Amino acid sequence: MEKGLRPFSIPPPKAADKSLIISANNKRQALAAYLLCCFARKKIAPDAKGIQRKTKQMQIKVCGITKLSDLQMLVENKVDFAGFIFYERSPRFAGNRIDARSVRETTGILKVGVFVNASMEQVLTTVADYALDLVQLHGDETPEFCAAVQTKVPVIKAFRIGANVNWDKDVSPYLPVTKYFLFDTASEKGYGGTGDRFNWELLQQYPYQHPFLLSGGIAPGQEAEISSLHLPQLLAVDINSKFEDSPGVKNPEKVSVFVAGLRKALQQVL
Ligand SMILES: O=C(O)c1ccccc1N[C@@H]1O[C@H](COP(=O)(O)O)[C@@H](O)[C@H]1O
Repeated sequence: MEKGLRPFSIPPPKAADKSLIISANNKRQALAAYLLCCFARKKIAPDAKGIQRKTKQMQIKVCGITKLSDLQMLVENKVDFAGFIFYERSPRFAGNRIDARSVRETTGILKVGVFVNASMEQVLTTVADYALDLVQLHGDETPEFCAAVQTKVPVIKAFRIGANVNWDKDVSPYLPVTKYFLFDTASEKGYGGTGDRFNWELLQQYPYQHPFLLSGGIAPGQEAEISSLHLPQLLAVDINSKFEDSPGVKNPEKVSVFVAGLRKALQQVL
């Protein structure tokens, strides 16, 4: 079962909650007390029809990290994933800008290595050096390559989206050989980090249960729009070049305002 996508269930009450239930006068009060405990603990809220729903939990990935202070800032902001680009042609190439040991020793965040048509050896050596938790394959990697990598480390396969998507032909072969998908924008400018946005309407036709990350030119000020997307398989948003002072150098103010703004907006959308 994927993290963040668990079906709704009421957990057994904690000891403190049980005492509340036992002291209630009748069964109806007991049930009300127990549900209140659940709402408080598990962020479950009833909608207008009284149906209980779990608060929408969208995760956040911040990509293009090349500075230890930026990585620490993400941990402080409780960002879920930090992305490091290991593609030498990128202006955000992390390989010669951030010390592997510092990344390895940083905990409290999932570390994602981004590769473009790298060899298996390069991927696996980098995973070991930086203690990466996942790899994001952002080039033209085949399903067979993803399958081989996935035997060692979970794979996020990136797809660069143009005017249309052929889900069955281009995307479905990667279902069994990846943990997540990531949808970015197809651009003449390069494989990724272009700051260009694609037509998110195309995701309304997404036919699978497989969780995905949304990326491609996501910018400050888009928190409300993102929080109101009706895309149940949307696991996380991925922000990158629009949150920088220069390539590979994040603007901490822009990142923290976005993170707080998105979380607040998500709490309002139940
Ligand atoms: O950021 C890069 O330089 C990069 C280079 C090569 C492949 C992927 C890259 N970044 C990824 O691109 C997307 C979108 O970024 P942006 O918001 O458009 O700047 C993001 O997933 C990064 O992981």
